[in-house]
Amino acid sequence: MNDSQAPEPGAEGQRCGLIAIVGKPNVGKSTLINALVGQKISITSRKAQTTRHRIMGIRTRDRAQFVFVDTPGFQTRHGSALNKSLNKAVLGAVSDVDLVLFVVEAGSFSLQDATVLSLLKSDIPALLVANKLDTVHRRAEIAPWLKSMQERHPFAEFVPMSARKPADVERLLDLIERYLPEQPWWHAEDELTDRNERFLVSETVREKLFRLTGDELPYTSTVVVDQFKEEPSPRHGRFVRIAATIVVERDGHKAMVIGEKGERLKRIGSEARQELERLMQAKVFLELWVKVRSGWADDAARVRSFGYE
Ligand SMILES: Nc1nc2c(ncn2[C@@H]2O[C@H](COP(=O)(O)OP(=O)(O)OP(=O)(O)O)[C@@H](O)[C@H]2O)c(=O)[nH]1
Repeated sequence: MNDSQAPEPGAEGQRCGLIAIVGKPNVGKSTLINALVGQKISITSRKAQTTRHRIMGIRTRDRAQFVFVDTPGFQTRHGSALNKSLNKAVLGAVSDVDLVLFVVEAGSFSLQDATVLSLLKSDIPALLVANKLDTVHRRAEIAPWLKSMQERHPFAEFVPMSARKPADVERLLDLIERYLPEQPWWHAEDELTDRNERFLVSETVREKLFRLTGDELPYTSTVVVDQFKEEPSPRHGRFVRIAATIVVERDGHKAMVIGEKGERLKRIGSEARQELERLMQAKVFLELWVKVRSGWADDAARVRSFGYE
């Protein structure tokens, strides 16, 4: 797909390609990409619209290297600057890839699914991933539903599955592999993501933030990493000093994040620190701040400055 990365000779039989994962919010895209890549890199939550970045996850298995793009849920309800930027990210994703995984909940197809489906180009092969099959109790209804999906788009394959079942995930990888062009790998075998550790920090804090505040906190809350400094440490090998700010929209949200006597913020910080220490294999010092910045979701310039483009 990318001429500047033209295949080098001598990598016989290697396959490598870009795969976009698209679908409306909450169909299980993050869960799927985590399972496909084999390590947690993208946050999942019961809350819709938690995935705002395009995340690259890389899986190398046997002779194939799968480079995944996790796109945000396609937003049809609101027209704010944030959502426009999300839509752009989705549009970017469906055009420049070797394969698209179009994820829906097995047995269901809504107007929102149709909107995302309408973005797929007919010249890029697409697999229909009918996810959450484990929640479908009347399996007999799946066959006619699959047939109806056949009429909606010329899908290359139909894959009823559950992102939570490892065997299903491996079977999906087998299918995807056939659509990857024969060319040398772009990344080292052990590379998981091309996102840097600063990004890992904001994603990890954001995950804890949403998990520990439940459904009360709007998805527009975000995390900005102000400082990321690696310091020499004879005792710990690696020592990283991090300061990050949780940006919320209202005073009420700030109080919610901080919690009684600062308990909740403390817990967000300590859970994030522990996870980061494990992921980065370093001793981490994490300092968290909470700031109110009202209305940023509607301000195009600010959305850009937070890195959503
Ligand atoms: N039962 C079941 N639940 C699943 C499956 N896959 C994902 N889920 C759940 O569905 C919910 C949404 O999953 P996510 O992976 O966050 O969905 P997403 O499509 O990335 O959502 P956005 O980030 O909002 O776009 C989570 O509670 C998952 O645990 C599955 O195969 N079976």
